Amino acid sequence: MDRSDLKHFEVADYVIFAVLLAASMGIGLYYALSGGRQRTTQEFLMADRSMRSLPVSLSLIASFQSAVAIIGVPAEIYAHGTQYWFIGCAYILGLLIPAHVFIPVLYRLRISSAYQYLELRFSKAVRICGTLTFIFQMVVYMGVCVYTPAFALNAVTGFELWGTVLATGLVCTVYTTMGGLKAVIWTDVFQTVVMFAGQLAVIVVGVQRTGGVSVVWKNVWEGDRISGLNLNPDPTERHTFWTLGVGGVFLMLSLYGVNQAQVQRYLSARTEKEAIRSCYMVFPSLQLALALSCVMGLVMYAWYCREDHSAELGSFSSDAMVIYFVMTMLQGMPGLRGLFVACLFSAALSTISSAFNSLATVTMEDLIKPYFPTMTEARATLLSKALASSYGLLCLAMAYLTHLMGDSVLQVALKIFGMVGGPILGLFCLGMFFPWANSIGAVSGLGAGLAVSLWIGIGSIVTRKSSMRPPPPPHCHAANMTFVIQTALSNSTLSRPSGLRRFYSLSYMWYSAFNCFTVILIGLIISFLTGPMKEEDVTPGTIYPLLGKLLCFLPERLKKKLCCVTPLGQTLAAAQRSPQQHKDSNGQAFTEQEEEEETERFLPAPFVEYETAV
Ligand SMILES: O=C(O)CCCC[C@@H]1SC[C@@H]2NC(=O)N[C@@H]21
Ligand code: NA
Repeated sequence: MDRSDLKHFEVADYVIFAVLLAASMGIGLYYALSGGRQRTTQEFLMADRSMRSLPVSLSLIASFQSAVAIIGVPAEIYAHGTQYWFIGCAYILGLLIPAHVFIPVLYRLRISSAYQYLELRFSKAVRICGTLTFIFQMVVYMGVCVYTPAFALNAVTGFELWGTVLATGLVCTVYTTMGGLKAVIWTDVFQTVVMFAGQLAVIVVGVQRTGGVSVVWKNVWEGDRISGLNLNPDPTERHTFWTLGVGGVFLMLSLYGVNQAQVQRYLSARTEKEAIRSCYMVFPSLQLALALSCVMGLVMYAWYCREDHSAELGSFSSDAMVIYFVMTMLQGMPGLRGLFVACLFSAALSTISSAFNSLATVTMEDLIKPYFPTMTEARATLLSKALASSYGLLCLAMAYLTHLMGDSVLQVALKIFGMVGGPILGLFCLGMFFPWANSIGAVSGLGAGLAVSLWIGIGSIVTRKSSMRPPPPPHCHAANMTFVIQTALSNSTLSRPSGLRRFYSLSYMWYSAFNCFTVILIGLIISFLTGPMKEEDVTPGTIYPLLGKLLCFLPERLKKKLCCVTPLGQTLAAAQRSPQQHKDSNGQAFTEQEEEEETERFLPAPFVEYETAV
C-alpha cells in the first residue's frame, strides 16, 4: 500500500479526535465551576482528600502509561520478542511495597508533597534537593510524552507536528489549570478507557485481517517472537528475567512508591485504606495495559512477517512502524483511525496533566509556601494555577529537546526513570529504612547517585552500538535461520566489552536499582563519618522498621539490640525505655494529648499551620 493513502483522515477521524479533546476540556471546566470551584490549594492540589479508590487507581495507571508505552512496547515486542512482557512480574512487589511501606508512612504524615517527608526526616536542604531532582525528571519526561505521539503521527501520516503538540499542550494546560487534581483524576479515568479501547480495536482488526488467532500464533511462534524465560545473569544483557523482573521492581518503586504524581493520588484518597486499595487495583489494569501493548506488537509482527515489506517500510524506526501498521490495519474503517489517534493523545494527555499538576504542587508546597507562610489561600491558589500553565509551556520546549534524543522512546523514558527516579528512590529508602542516616549523608548520597547515573548514562550513549538500526526484516516462514544467526551473532561473546565499557553497557533496566543502592551506600557512609543520628532525634512516623520486619524471626531481646538504631553504646540505656512510648526529660511517659502536642512541636512551622488549616 502506498504511503500517500495514509495522508487522508476521514471527517469521522477528526470528529473522534475533537470529541476527545472536548470531553477532556469539559471535565476540566466542570470541576472548575463545581464543588469548591478550586478556590483553595487543598481542593486544587489535593482534591480535598476526598477521592475513592477506583478513580484514584485508574488515574495512577494513566499517569505513567503514555503514548510512549502505546507505541514503544509494540515496537519492542516486534523487534525483540516478548521478553519485555516479564516486566509484569515486577508489578507484584512493585505495587505491594508501595501499598504496605510507602503509603502508610507518607499518608499518616498528612503531607501534600512527598518531599515534605524529606524535611521531616532530614532537613529543608534535603527537601529542596529532592524537589528539584523531581522537577528535572518530570520536565524531561513530559517532553518525551508530548513529543512521541506528535512525532510518530507526523512521520507516518504527515499529521501536522507542531500544531498537534501545541493543541495537546494547550488543552492540557487549560483543563489542568482550571480543574485542579479532581479534573486531572477524572480526565485520567476517561482517557484510560479511550486508551484501552483504541488498542483493543487495533488488535481485533489486526487479528481478523491477518487471518485469525491461529495464523497470528503460528507466525509469531515460527518467527521466534515468543521469548522463553531468559535467566542469563549477565547484567549487560538488555532484557532478561532479572533485568525486567528484579530491576523492574526498583523502576516501579521509583514511580509508584515515591514519585510525587503517584504519592499525590494516594494522599488525595479519603482514607489510608482507600489509598492502599487503589494501589492493589492498579495491578490488574496495569497487567491488562501491558498485555494489550504486547499483543499489539505480536499482531504487528504476524502481519509483516508474511512477506517482505522492506520496500514500503524503508527506514522507519520501530516506533514509526507501529503507527504505519495501525494506519494500514484501520484503513477504510471510518472513525477507527480517529479512535487510535484519540487513544494516543489520551495516553499523552493523562500523563502530561498528572505531571503538570504534581509539578505545580511541589513547586507550591516545597519551594514557595515555606518562604511565604502568610500567603493567603486565594493568592496561593492563583499562583498554583499560574505554575501549572507555565509548566505547560516549558514542556512544549522540552518536546523539541526530545527531538534530539535518538533512542526508541520507550528506552528514553525508562532511562530517565532509572537515571533520575532511581536516586530519589534511594533518598527515600535511606530516610525510611536507615534511622542512622543524617542530612549531610542524604544530600551527599543523592549527589553521588545523580553523578554516577549521569556518568553511566553518558557513557552508554557514547559507547552504544548503533541501537537505532531498523530491526532486521522479520521472516516467519523461510530463511528465519538468517534472523536466528543474526541474533546469535549480535549477542555473541565476541563483542563482550571489558572494564569500563562493560560498566557503560549495564542494562538500563538496572539503572533504578544501581542508583538507588549508590545513594543508600554513600548516604550511610557519610552519615557514619559525620555522626549518625540517634533514634530519639528522628521525627516520629518517618521511619519504617524494615530491619525489625526482616529480622522478625529473631527473639525480641536480640531484635531490640540489633534493630535499635542508637549506637551500640547507648543501646543498653535505650533498652530500659520501652520503645513504644516517648518519655520527656524527667522520664515521665507522655499522655496521648501530650504526645499529640509533642508531634505538633516537632513539626516545623509550615506543617503545623498546614495541620490547623486542614
Ligand atoms: O508509558 C510511559 O510513559 C513510560 C513507559 C512505561 C513506564 C513504566 S514501565 C512499568 C510501568 N508500567 C507502566 O505502564 N508504566 C510504568
Ligand atoms: Na497517560
